[in-house]
Amino acid sequence: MPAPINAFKAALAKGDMQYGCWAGFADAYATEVLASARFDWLVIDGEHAPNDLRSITAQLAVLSSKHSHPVVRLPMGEDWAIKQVLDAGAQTLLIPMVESADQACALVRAMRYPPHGIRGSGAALARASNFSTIPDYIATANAQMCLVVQVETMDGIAALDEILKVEGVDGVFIGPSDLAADMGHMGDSSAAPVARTIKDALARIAASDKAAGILALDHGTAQTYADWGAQFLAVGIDVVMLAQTARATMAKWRDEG
Ligand SMILES: O=C(O)C(=O)C[C@H](O)[C@@H](O)CO
Repeated sequence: MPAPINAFKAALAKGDMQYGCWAGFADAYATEVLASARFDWLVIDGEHAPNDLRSITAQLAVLSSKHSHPVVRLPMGEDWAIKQVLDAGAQTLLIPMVESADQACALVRAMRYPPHGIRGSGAALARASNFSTIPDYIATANAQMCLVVQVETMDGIAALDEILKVEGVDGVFIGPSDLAADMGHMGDSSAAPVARTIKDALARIAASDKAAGILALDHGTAQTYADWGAQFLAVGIDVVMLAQTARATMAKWRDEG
């Protein structure tokens, strides 16, 4: 029996549109609720949400029977952290702040067993192999790994064409907030120079053999990004959704009774 098929990787390769959402509560119960909306992918965010290996593992477990594919975002692309979340069962990683082809190549290798990479061999006790009940896991795991690199600085934009040549990178996600900040427009990813840079980057990614991804919290911006070439589109953040709905509900009762 081989490693589970990575449906998100297959959809990106086919060119299918994939709608996603950020899962930022660091809690399996909340992520299970989010999955009931049938987003195609959910980001289990270890960069800006209080996730640790156990909370990530618990969320991977609840998503294993759901339509929503888990995309684990690590705080940075450390080999040891990659090894841990892959052993926990993640097959798709989103790695922030990638700024060179060399960095992207190192991430590809960190996600693969030798001879194609440096992933340590510990699947015997790992959730990834369903605790050794997937006999062909080690032989087949490499083929199901999906790497999405996040380009979100001007250095990353300058290296984009080289990053797009790296075999084993499946997608490039433009981080609009960090890119805006790096360009001197903190908090305003709609500023004209930032928008121009995003448009150009999405077009270049879409013209390559990689998939283009991005996040937008309002419908108009999300549609614009899709028109510019985004194929995997995060259209919400669960924490923001709860906060907005709660505040609007309270405001309505306070102001209108
Ligand atoms: O730069 C960005 O935009 C991102 O990296 C996505 C954010 O981290 C997202 O979580 C919300 O701000």
